[in-house]
Amino acid sequence: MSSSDRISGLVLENVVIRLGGLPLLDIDCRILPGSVLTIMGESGSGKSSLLDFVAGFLKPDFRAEGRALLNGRDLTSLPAQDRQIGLMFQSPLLFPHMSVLQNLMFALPATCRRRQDRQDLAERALADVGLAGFGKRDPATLSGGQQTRVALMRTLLAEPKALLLDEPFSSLDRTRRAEVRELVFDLARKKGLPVLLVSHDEEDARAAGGEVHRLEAGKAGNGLDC
Ligand SMILES: Nc1ncnc2c1ncn2[C@@H]1O[C@H](COP(=O)(O)OP(=O)(O)OP(=O)(O)O)[C@@H](O)[C@H]1O
Repeated sequence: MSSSDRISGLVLENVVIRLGGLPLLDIDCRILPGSVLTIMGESGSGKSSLLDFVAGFLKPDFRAEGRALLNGRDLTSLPAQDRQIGLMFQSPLLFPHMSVLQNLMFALPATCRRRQDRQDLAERALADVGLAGFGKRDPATLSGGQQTRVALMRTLLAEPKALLLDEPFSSLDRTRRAEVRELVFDLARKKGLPVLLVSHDEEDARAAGGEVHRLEAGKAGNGLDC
């Protein structure tokens, strides 16, 4: 057992990702519960690949060494569905054939069985992000910011132990972006979730308040150490 096996939060331990045999990036860092590490870098520098590695989706052309540990648990040997990671992407990706409420109820753990309990939890989640009464709506009738808030609550209702965010605010205008961003970081802090954020936006990084690391496109061994 190494010291990483006893650490709370998300630890990336001596992670090296290679593409076609060449090093794409390396990183060694710890994200404390409730704090954010922002990954920035040019297009193609490997930001999404790093999230894929942590989430368990790394594509076959890539090879990775090192470990990702979440609250001391080695994720690297676990299938994606057992990693307890919450993901948010550039697009909210709500199911278009379900109502807003059904989208939220779908995310709840199977251990929450009673329909009324599921509905209550989903309605409370909507109210928490200022969308009480929106449950019956079709997701397509919501604004971009409203959809992103629903996507956030859908992610959180699944009770993840860490959040991976890949440009989740980039479809929003400046004002909405600031509002939704504050909401995401605030809830992550309250729930004590470590957050790995990929962004091109310096204001996102400032608002996140944590460390920032920059990857360079096409550079072997980016040498991040945080
Ligand atoms: N399925 C794949 N097979 C082979 N190479 C890939 C694959 N997906 C991505 N790549 C390459 O891997 C490198 C890293 O891609 P990645 O998507 O991680 O970069 P990124 O920093 O997230 O880029 P962007 O900011 O444009 O989203 C790029 O050179 C890309 O062309």
